[in-house]
Amino acid sequence: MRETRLADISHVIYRGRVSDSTYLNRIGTLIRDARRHKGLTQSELADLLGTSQSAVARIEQGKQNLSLEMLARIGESLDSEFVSLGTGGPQHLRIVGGKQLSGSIPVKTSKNAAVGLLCAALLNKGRTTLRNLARIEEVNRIIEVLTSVGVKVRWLPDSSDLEIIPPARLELDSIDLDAARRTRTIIMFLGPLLHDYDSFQLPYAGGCDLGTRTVEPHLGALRSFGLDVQATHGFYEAKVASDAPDGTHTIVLTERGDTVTENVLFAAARHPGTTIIRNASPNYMVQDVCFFLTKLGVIVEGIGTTTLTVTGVEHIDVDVDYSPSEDPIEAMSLVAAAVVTRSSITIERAPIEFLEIELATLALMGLKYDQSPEYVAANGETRLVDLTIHPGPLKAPIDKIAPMAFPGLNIDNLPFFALIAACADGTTMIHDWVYENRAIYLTELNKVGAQVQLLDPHRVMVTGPTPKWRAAEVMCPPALRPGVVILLAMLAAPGTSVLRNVYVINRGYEELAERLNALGATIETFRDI
Ligand SMILES: CC(=O)N[C@H]1[C@@H](OP(=O)(O)OP(=O)(O)OC[C@H]2O[C@@H](n3ccc(=O)[nH]c3=O)[C@H](O)[C@@H]2O)O[C@H](CO)[C@@H](O)[C@@H]1O
Ligand SMILES: C=C(OP(=O)(O)O)C(=O)O
Repeated sequence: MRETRLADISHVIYRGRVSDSTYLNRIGTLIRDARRHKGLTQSELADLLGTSQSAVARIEQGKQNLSLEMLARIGESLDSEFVSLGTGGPQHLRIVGGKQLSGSIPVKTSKNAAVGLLCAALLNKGRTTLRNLARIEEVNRIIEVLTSVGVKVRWLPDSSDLEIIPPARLELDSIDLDAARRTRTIIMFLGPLLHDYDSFQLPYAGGCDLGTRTVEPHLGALRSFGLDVQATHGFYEAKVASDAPDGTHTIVLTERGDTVTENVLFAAARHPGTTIIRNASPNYMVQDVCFFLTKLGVIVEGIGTTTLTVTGVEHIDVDVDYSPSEDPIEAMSLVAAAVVTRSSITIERAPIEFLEIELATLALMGLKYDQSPEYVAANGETRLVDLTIHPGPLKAPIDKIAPMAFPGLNIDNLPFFALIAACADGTTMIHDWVYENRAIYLTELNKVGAQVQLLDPHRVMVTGPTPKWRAAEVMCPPALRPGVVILLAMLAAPGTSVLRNVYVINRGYEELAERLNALGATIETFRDI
């Protein structure tokens, strides 16, 4: 396998798209980094290769022509995949850590609202414009899916505003299966589609590898709108009978899930009569979806509570603009960035109502921060503040850190608490009762010097403060938040770290490396040559 990849490189080199010296420099830098991560001196590598230290030095400086055979031997000696594939391959980050950050950074709008709103736009036959949408891979995948079924989607010039115009009928047979399978969002097509199609097929939901994530609450709740779904051979086969009662009917959700609440909202939005949703999630993305539905003319009462009363509109055909609110999880990520790098930074546009419990918990741990007066997000509803984080000693919390449905500590923020716990004096138990896998990935922090002990698949014990963050080369865990946590720890580790295959981070964060660099970090993006 490695030899094939090496052959690919030489092919690229001799095609001459980039000068030979540029490639030699880039290969040299990769070899140098891989050697250092393996803890070898130039002389030690030279011994393994049967060459001289000065030859290794020339290779690393890009001054030595390399035969394929030599490249293969270097790859084997360093046990590294550093030379592989072409420019379309996975993206990696090289981080020169150990630097303090400073300055201000505005929080972007949320991934989770974006995906809900993209699905909600399917309810509207008119033009939906989503303002200032997060330009992230998750959004790109949904755009690919929407485009493949005939929806006109375009970014308005020089903006992050997305225009969406559905066709009279979706071409569901042409759906981009690859894009659809890379997200879980596809499950939220069920609610909008059941209004216009008697039967349809959607591929199974994918997304981050967090262990089994049930779709049963979605299927159970949508059954009362006449939707019957059989899961066969990688597809949900949906059939819609018009046996949902008109007038007022009540749906009790078995789980207070975010996307299940949105799916039921989509089903209720065009259902004649009134639907009462009990045990609804009042979380941030659900609120954004509710505000948007209101703009479509749907009446939604109880926004921000666990009982939503929805009066549907059978045909929706309006031109509508909506601006989703800022991402509380990104705000929390930036708090963790400040803590781990012992920096003072200002996080602008933090949606405070979705961070209050996190901040109260951090205050108990000794975190010092200032908060500006509140102001209102572009959606006209969500309360924002600017938060300035101050460096200082932290102590482990007395009680374990565990998530709850909103208004509890957000489950997606749990990994950031693990990182912060690694900076605090004492031991902290982090209990992720929700996901089967995510806590396990937190043990990857040990590769950069943390002391994280896995007690069982749901619980880790973190002992801090971490004596010394260490630079390392790490494969990004296949889950968004644990991936970001490793990146942030690498910012604290003096020396050069490499985080490989960061698609999952790009799934949820827009230009994170560039934006951290604007605060003084040194993160370089690269792909395999
Ligand atoms: C696009 C989007 O909005 N994604 C969010 C949404 O995903 P989403 O709504 O898809 O979350 P899931 O339905 O996968 O729920 C997460 C897990 O929590 C369990 N569960 C959930 C609610 C509950 O009351 N009891 C319970 O046990 C589920 O069985 C599942 O194992 O919510 C998750 C949990 O907040 C977040 O991590 C995701 O970022
Ligand atoms: C788990 C997450 O999201 P998703 O539902 O998109 O997988 C997350 O945002 O951390």
